[in-house]
Amino acid sequence: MVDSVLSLQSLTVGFPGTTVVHDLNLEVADGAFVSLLGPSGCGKSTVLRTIAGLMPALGGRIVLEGRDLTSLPPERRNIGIVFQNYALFPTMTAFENIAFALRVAKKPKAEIERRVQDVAAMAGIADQLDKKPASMSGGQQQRVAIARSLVTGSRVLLFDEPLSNLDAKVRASMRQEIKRLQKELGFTAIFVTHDQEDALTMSDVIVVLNQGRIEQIGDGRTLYRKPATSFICEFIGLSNELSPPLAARLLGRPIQGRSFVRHEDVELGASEGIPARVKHVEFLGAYSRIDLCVEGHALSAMLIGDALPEPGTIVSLAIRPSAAHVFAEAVA
Ligand SMILES: Nc1ncnc2c1ncn2[C@@H]1O[C@H](COP(=O)(O)OP(=O)(O)OP(=O)(O)O)[C@@H](O)[C@H]1O
Repeated sequence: MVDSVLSLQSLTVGFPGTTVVHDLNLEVADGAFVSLLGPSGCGKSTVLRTIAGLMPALGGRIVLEGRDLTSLPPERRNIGIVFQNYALFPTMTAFENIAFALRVAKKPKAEIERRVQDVAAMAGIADQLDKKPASMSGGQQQRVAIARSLVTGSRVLLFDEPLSNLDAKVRASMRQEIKRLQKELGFTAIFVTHDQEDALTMSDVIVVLNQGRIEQIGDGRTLYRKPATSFICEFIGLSNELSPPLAARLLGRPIQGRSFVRHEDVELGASEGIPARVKHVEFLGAYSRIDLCVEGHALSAMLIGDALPEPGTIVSLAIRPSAAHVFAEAVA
């Protein structure tokens, strides 16, 4: 790929005697927002820490703008990292936090002043530089952390689950903030998360890892609409797995392998459906979840609006054949 800024080539990461992710190949385009998404323990953070040089690669190469970094120490990679909780020095002001790496590198005072002021202005925190982290909002601390990573000239920033301790509302605004800064400042982002909403809302490309290997690489829509494996289908969004006889009945054709249908694709009140008993209705605000029993099988549907069926009643249930995701995998 011509405009690839970062290239992971057969990268194998882990600990002495333990391979965590094997043979990872990824080309990251300049200015892209790439998320590494996967369940806890799948190796996302280990990949990120290896790219940053905080741990050695077990095999393969990490190439940044054509330069092989694999054996370089972190300070010579020119890659920034934003940690969970931002890891700002609490006793230092925002200015001192941002200036830290430049001071360690013994840059002239005037240059440090200029570079910190420039990056702080770009990140919208020029008026916060005298404050210590404890007296800044979470969003301001996040900007300081990003400014601190960019001030050394890094064009690639790694984010290690920076949103994981936030409540849903703050998390949503921080996502927008990171995305806005990334667009405005033009850096390339590699963002580790186990949260599908983080990945779907921010990423140009999502790399889904599972048990040490890549399940699928694609944009959010592709992963959601065209999941390559049953794992992706179950991991992103809410899906029902259909037993083969029920799948055949609902989809009107014999089904080989595992089949899934998303909750929002289960149609209730269809004119030509099959009867389903309503077991439970859960009002969740924007939508409701309806748990049903159809021919002895449990199935859930998602309904928007207030016209909800009563528990115990029978409704007509149908599924558009094209809405089903079928995988040529042995039924579990
Ligand atoms: N020091 C270690 N020695 C051996 N294995 C380790 C060590 N530290 C972590 N692991 C294992 O490496 C695997 C990957 O851990 P990692 O933190 O990269 O996962 P993750 O996907 O980032 O998970 P989480 O979202 O929970 O942080 C896990 O199975 C973990 O048990």
